[in-house]
Formats: sequence, structure tokens, C-alpha cells
Amino acid sequence: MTLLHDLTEDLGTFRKALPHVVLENAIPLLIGLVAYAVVASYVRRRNMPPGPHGLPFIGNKHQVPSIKPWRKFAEWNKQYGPIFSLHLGSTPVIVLGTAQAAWDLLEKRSDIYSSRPRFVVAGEILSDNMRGLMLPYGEGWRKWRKVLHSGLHSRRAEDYKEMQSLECIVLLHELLTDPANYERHLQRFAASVATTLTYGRRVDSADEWIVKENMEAMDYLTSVNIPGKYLVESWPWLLKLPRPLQWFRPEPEEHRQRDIALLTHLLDDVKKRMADGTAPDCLTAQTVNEQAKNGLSDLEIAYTVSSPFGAGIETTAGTLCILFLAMLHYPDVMRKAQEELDRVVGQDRLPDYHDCENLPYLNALINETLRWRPIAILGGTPHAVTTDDVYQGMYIPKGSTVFANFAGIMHDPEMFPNPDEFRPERFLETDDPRLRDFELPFGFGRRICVGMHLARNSLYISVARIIWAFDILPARDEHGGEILPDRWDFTNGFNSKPVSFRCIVKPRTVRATECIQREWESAKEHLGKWESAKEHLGKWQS
Ligand code: HEM
Repeated sequence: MTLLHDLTEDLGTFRKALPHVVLENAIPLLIGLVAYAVVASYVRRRNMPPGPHGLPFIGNKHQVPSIKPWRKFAEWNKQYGPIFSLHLGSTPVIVLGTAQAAWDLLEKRSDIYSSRPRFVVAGEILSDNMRGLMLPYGEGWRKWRKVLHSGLHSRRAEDYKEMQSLECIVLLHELLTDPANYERHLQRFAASVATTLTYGRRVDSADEWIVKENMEAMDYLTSVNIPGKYLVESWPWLLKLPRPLQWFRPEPEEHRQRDIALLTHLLDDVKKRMADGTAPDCLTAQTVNEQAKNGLSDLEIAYTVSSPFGAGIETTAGTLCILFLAMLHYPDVMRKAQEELDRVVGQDRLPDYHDCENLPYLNALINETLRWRPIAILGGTPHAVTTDDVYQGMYIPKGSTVFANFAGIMHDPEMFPNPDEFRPERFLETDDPRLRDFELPFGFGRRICVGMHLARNSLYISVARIIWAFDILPARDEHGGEILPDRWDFTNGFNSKPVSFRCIVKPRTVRATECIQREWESAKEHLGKWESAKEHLGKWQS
């Protein structure tokens, strides 16, 4: 009895003392932990690349403008050097401002710099991890990339040249007959190349449903991918809430169903034509034929083959718009390229692929267009590093988001003296093989643009023929004065292109006009082998 009584009493005393003991010890422990975390983070931060000071919890979020952040990044690169760091919330961000830094990390250390940051809404909820561009480095991405590589590698890209050449003749005819809408024609050209290579169906107008539906899907994807728009991007644990409480989910999930319906419909159309033997050679048919070997589900194929749509149209059409802008500001460059074309090609036929190696100035002009105002202004989709790393004594923590800021890289005065000047000669005067090849605008390492060869072929044929056939001249005001568009007025977004501007697109000679008319008549016949998307798919309703 006494023992039991003593025990109960002890327990009571212990219970009473417990909160006190806990409080007495826990508070210093907590303070110790916080202090340790602060000091550790300070030490780690101190060893990271230099950068602007941020605030607790939000880091540098308040200092990074939501409009054209690449300009601020380029300023910080000037201030802090070729590599600086900042924090967006708790995520470390590394910004590379020279090609050398980008090559050193994203290419030479490609094994650890080829992942992507987590895209919770755009990549996981909206796309169910089916869009490889946003997938982290790993098995899923490898499978996706293999399919695209086998359909777009340099030798395979040769197969599409005939189609690109014919689509380019249509473009020339559109510029001849409706020059005011040049921007829409450039878009149609890029879209038709994408749909023909993917689904074996071409488009006659940028207004066609297949283009519009895909563009809407892409616009929605871009609109959810804005940093800071969704709390769940910074606090992914919100995904553990019961589904009905995940308020951010219903809208992107609804869009996912629309995307699936569209992409499956396009896949089924190719499969139907494969069954009746009428499908032309295209990426989808090739992927369906190799389905068992690649181990992909139908849905995975449907998403994978749609990649040229998301990544290949705005980039190609936007780069051509940049060419138009540059020609308005640098008419002497245009004249010099025209002289070369006249000398090599003459005036009675269109330039063709086989002329390419005899047109060094024109090739340099294309490189300069990609450099002067790079369309993928932040280096495309950012990379992420998968293990802790040290570069030139600076600590780069695992999980950092890494941007190759093309706004700074392409205007680095050491590599490109007088960077704002549009001067194709810089590519002819250099001995640096990396500038002669100039893969830089297409990204880095294992993530380098998989459509690069196709894009180069589209750019070459269209730039050569447009410059050969037309003068691109400033629009005139009512007094006959030239209206020159602002050379810095560009859109906000991962693909930054010139804000629409007016210009005059005028055939250079009667012979050029006649040549386009002639070539167009014959191109119409040859294009017949790719059925139009409008006639055969128009019944699809979203
Ligand atoms: C002027 C035209 C183009 C430019 C300047 C361009 C540029 C880029 C850049 C900078 C990247 C990011 C690379 C990196 O993360 O390091 C990229 C990725 C990509 N591009 Fe392009 N691109 C163009 C056209 C195309 C075309 C025509 C296609 C498809 C037919 C395409 C498909 C892709 C894909 C699928 C990726 C993602 C690769 C991956 O995450 O593994 N691009 N592009």
C-alpha cells in the first residue's frame, strides 16, 4: 500500500514538474537549433556564389521583377560576376551570365546539371508527368527523349527538308500576296512544319482548329507556370491534403482532360490512316511502329509526339520576326546578304539547301539573329542540379535551379564585342569552333534542344529565300516618314519575341515575283501528299 501510495505521489510530482522541465530544456534547445540553422545557412550562403541580399523566408522574391526578370539578372551578372546566386523562397537559384560558365556546368557536368526544378501545377497536376520538357532527369525523361531523338536527329532531319522547302514556297507566296500579315504567315509556316512532321497533316492557315487548340493548351500551360502564382509550388506538402481540400487542383485537372482528348484524337487519326495504308512517314507513325520496343502507353505516345508543337512553333516563328526587326534597323546587312545570294544563286531560281555551304554571310546572319535577340531568353526551361557541387570555390547546393541567362550571355562584351550591334561578320572573323558551330542558342548538355537540326533547316531555307526575294523596309507615316519599331520592345515570357510591328515586305524584282508564282504552282501539287488537317480533322470538337 505504502509503495503504491509513494509511487502515485511520485508520478503526480513528476506530472506537475513535466511541463516545467520540458519548457526549461526545450526552449534553449529550440533556440540552439534555430541558431544552428541560421549560422549553417549563413555559412553555406557565404560559400555560395555572390548575389543580392534577401529577406528571411521570401529570399529575393521581392527583388526579382515579374516583368522581364532577365534584364535584372543581366544587371546582377555585371555587378556580381559571371555566376551569382539568390533565393526564391527557400529554393537556391544560380544564374549564369557567360557562355563559359554555362558550358563548364551545364555541359561538362551534364550528369548532375540536367534535371529540372519541380513544376507542381504545370508538370504534375496539369500534365501528369507526361510532358518530358518539365520532367526531372531520370528514366521517364530518357524514354521520352529517345523517341524525339530518333525522330529528329541530324540525319533524320534531312528527310523533312523537302517538306520544309515546299512549306517555305507557300510562305513566300503568302508574303507576296498578303505582306501586311507577315507575322501570321511566319506562324503558319512554323505550325505546318510541326503538324506535318508530327501527324503527316499540314495546315493552310494559322486559324485552323488544330493550331488554335494546341496554342490554347500551350497558353494555359504557360499561364500556370508563373512563379508565385500557386502556393503549392513553394509548399508541396499541400498535395497531402485530402483531394477535396486541394483548391488549386480542379482547374488544371479539367484542362488535362481536354489535353488528353485532343492529343488522343490526333494519335487515333494517324493510327486509322496507318491501318488503311494512307499515313505518310511521320513522327507519330514511327513511334507507333516502335511502341513495343519503347514500352510506351498510347497516352505517353500522344503526349511525347506533341512536343514539337509546344517547343517548336513560337521559337521558330519568333526568331523569324526578330530577323524582320533586325533587317529594318540594319539595311546594309540585308543588302550584303542579297549581294551574296545574287552572286551564288542568281535571280532566276530560289536558293536551295545545296547552296548553304556557299553562303557564309547568310549563315552568319542567321547566327547573329539567334544571338542579337535570343528567343529563349532565359536559356529555355531552367535546369536543376541533383547533387551538391563546388565551382571555382563556390558552393552550389543540390536542388538549385540554374538559369543560363541568354540576355546576358549573348551580350557578353568579351565574347561578343559591341554586343548590341547586329554584325554577322563576328561569326566569320572568329577562330573559336564553338562560335562557328554556334549551338549556344539551343541550350546545353543532355537537355540541348532536340529539335535543333529541324529548326536550323527551317531557319536556313526561309531566311535565304525571304532575303533573296524581298526587301524588308520600314512602314511609312502619313508624311512619308519612316516608322522604325523599338528595337527593345519585346514580349514578356520564356519565349520573348518582338511586340507586333508594321513593315513593308516588297518583292525585289519582277523575276523574283515570277519565280515565286511558278514555284508555288508546282509546290501545290507536291504538297498534296500531306492531307490538310482542316478537311480531315475539322469535325473534332473540344
Ligand atoms: C529557333 C528555334 C529554336 C530554338 C532557339 C530553341 C531553343 C531551345 C532551348 C534553348 C532549349 C532548352 C535547352 C536546355 O534546357 O538546355 C530547347 C529545348 C527543347 N526544344 Fe528547342 N528550340 C527551337 C526549336 C525547336 C523545335 C523546332 C523543336 C521540335 C521540333 C524543339 C524542341 C525542343 C524540346 C522538346 C526541348 C526540351 C528538351 C529537353 O528537355 O530534354 N525546339 N530549345
